[in-house]
Amino acid sequence: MIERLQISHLRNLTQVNLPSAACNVIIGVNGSGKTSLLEAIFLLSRGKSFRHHQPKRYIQHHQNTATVHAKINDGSTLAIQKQADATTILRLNQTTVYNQSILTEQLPTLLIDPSTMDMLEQGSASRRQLLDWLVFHMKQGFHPQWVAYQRLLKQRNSLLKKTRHLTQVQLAELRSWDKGLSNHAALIHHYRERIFEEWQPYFAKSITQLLPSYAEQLSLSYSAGYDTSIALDVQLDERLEQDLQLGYTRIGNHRADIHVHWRSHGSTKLNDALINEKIDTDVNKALPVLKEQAANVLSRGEKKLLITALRLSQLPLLLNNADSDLSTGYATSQITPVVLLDDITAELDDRAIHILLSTLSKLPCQVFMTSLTDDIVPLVQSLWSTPNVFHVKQGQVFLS
Ligand SMILES: Nc1ncnc2c1ncn2[C@@H]1O[C@H](COP(=O)(O)OP(=O)(O)OP(=O)(O)O)[C@@H](O)[C@H]1O
Repeated sequence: MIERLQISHLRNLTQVNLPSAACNVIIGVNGSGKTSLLEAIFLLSRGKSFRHHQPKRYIQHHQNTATVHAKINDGSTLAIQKQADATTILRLNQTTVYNQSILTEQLPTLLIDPSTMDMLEQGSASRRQLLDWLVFHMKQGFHPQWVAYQRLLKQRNSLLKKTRHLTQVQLAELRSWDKGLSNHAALIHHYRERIFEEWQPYFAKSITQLLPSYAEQLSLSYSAGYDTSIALDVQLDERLEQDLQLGYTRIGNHRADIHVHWRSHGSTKLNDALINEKIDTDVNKALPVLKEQAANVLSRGEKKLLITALRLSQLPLLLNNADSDLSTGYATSQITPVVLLDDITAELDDRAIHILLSTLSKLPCQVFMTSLTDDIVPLVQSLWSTPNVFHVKQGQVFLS
């Protein structure tokens, strides 16, 4: 758990130095710097911002670097410094480290913010990252495989981009990369598939809490990004001509996705056109079975609840993964996940906020949440014993 957080020159946060509790509420008007505070924690954990890829966007104007430093309750310290040219300096316990994943392991962060709320409609990347977040934190072997796969994929794509006709030498090189890709791909898929299986009952439970009327209707599926019954290099070889025309690699783990399906027996929720198109027959019940992507059925508000359920369901799974403490049932690991909730009062209704926060208050995680007003404070105070309430004014943070 973060005990103290120091931020320098990140957007309008010039110098911030604050103590943090299990739950931290950050209140301020538009543009005061609330999201920047969450952005700082995310940056420390992931090495990148969730708002802009280029450091010069979040480094304070007229400054060369932005720095975030956290003291953790086990006595360790984590720090990141970003320079405008994207150079990154990372430190764990005052010692320079060269791999962001070292800090990510120490400080898992889970973000629920307005941009997450479009996850179902966006490309596959954000949904894939959702699964990979879990796999990264639960399977140590995953990250090295993923890094090696990405490196080979980058080489392959830059060759495909460069030419449409390979020389014999280039072809031999490409085939050796494909062999490597294929080996990494099989392991990456194996890790993802296993974690995906473990995740499903947690997702179902979260849906029961947040979207009870859909409890029996929503399910997840995972697609690997390629046909896993055939080695990836064989498939890459078969479709080399197409990849050369496209200039990039069309299949592989980098195309994996998570889908949320809606399925109902005799629901009246859909219009006729939809029913005519998607009707199917369930032989057991002899009732028409309707199937759809959940994104096509749920209302905007319901989609937000679904995404919240997707995210929220990951925490108990992660926390259950290690040896558990008999009194709480959760892992005794020193590492406490940090949940970042940006402007949830604008995204979710009161009932959903109550379920979300009461679930979080029972989990051994740390929460930082932003809000425009202090309306949320009584609820927070009823759920956590000693929450910190901060007010942010023009980049200055005050503890109430
Ligand atoms: N690189 C930068 N340097 C200095 N200030 C910046 C930089 N980028 C953005 N800002 C300013 O930082 C302020 C804080 O923005 P932030 O998004 O954190 O506010 P917020 O309190 O979350 O607002 P909202 O409630 O509207 O989301 C904004 O006023 C913005 O103009």
